Amino acid sequence: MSEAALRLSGIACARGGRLLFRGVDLHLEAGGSALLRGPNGIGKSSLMRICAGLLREAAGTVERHGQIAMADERLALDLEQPLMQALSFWARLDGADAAALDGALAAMALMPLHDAPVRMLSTGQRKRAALARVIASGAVIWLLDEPGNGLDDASLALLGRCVEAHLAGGGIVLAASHQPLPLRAPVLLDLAAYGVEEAA
Ligand SMILES: Nc1ncnc2c1ncn2[C@@H]1O[C@H](COP(=O)(O)OP(=O)(O)OP(=O)(O)O)[C@@H](O)[C@H]1O
Repeated sequence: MSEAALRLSGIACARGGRLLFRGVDLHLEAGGSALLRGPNGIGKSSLMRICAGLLREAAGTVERHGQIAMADERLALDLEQPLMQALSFWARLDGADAAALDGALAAMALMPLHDAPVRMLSTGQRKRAALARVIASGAVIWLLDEPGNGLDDASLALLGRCVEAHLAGGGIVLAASHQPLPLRAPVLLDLAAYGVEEAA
């Protein structure tokens, strides 16, 4: 994990033919975290997708060293499957073993729900499941888009512990959030400072 890095240089982003922001630089090395802020529509999720390689930057360069896992508003779990089975699908793709999956479920306090069909999970339980998927992946770079949405205080504290352990192990975390997150001394990146047009 020690060589993990995520480096953005001069990133610009366009969506639907409209330039949202430009000139974004962010360098995160092993153990580094950043908190992305800015008003609705400024492009936080879009920047996350650029970091993940799911959206092409309009300008600039993205350097990634290490596997990436992202949790955003898409649950990406089969609603009809029991939670454990749905998460196992991703664990197999990510090359994660059973112990990693068990550890992630325990870390997000999901063990009592491992047989529950995903469609029956509450909003906060679904969010914890999405976070467990990232934790189990073993990826070194975590991209967390609004990870606190729907989480109660206890679950937020669990998230904080997982993030802390990940960073202590040489991981990287980039999070976007409108609410305070339990991140210790993250780099703060306010996209409003890079906006090109007024966000809708
Ligand atoms: N597929 C798309 N095609 C065109 N425009 C899009 C697409 N997806 C998002 N947009 C637009 O890009 C802009 C940025 O969206 P994005 O979701 O990145 O913002 P955000 O900062 O994450 O917002 P929020 O705080 O509401 O989550 C918005 O104006 C949105 O309408």
